[in-house]
Amino acid sequence: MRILILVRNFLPGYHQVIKGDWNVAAIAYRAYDLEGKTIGTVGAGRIGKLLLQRLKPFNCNLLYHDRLKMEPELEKEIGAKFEEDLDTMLPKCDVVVINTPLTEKTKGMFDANKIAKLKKGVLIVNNARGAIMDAQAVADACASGHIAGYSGDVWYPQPAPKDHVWRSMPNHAMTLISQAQPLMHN
Ligand SMILES: NC(=O)c1ccc[n+]([C@@H]2O[C@H](COP(=O)([O-])OP(=O)(O)OC[C@H]3O[C@@H](n4cnc5c(N)ncnc54)[C@H](O)[C@@H]3O)[C@@H](O)[C@H]2O)c1
Repeated sequence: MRILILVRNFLPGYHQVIKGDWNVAAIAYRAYDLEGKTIGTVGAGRIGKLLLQRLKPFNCNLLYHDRLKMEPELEKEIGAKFEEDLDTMLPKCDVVVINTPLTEKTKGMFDANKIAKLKKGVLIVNNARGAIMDAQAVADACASGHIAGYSGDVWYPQPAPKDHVWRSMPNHAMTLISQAQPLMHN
């Protein structure tokens, strides 16, 4: 959902509707198809694997970086390519999804140096933990356009203070933590 919201430039279109505007060109120049895009997950455990499985019908190039390579049979079924070196995977990705736990190694992992390795115009989705990112470096990269969109439901700290830099950075689609109920009520 978060990848599609960013890729299709959904929120600016929604905000135009609320404001009574109608400027299709202002939305369309940043709206793309997911098909053919390269999507890399950093971490391919339970959630990373489910993500890759759900992305398969979109005909994307799927990459994953993890400490562990999947069994060849599962890798083939999912249709994702293993990238042993994170810094080699990052410049290839149009979309990067963070699916690692917060550890001493991943805390602040996406700092200005790591972000500089990303493709210009990359979209980032992080539903793992806010502290994996250097919050100011993400905001700076959104402001410069290096990151074209950032979405997630995890912040550091939580609850996010009113002046958290992610609240006001351009091209974000952040929400509060989203907890879904198992079934819809009738
Ligand atoms: N936003 C939410 O409400 C929410 C809900 C569930 C989970 N999460 C977060 O998502 C994370 C992932 O969840 P999961 O169920 O897939 O966990 P998981 O343990 O099944 O998978 C984590 C994967 O990350 C890999 N990994 C760990 N450290 C790494 C590193 N330094 N570099 C590369 N790969 C590394 C592991 O090998 C593993 O495959 C959780 O740790 C949690 O923080 C958030």
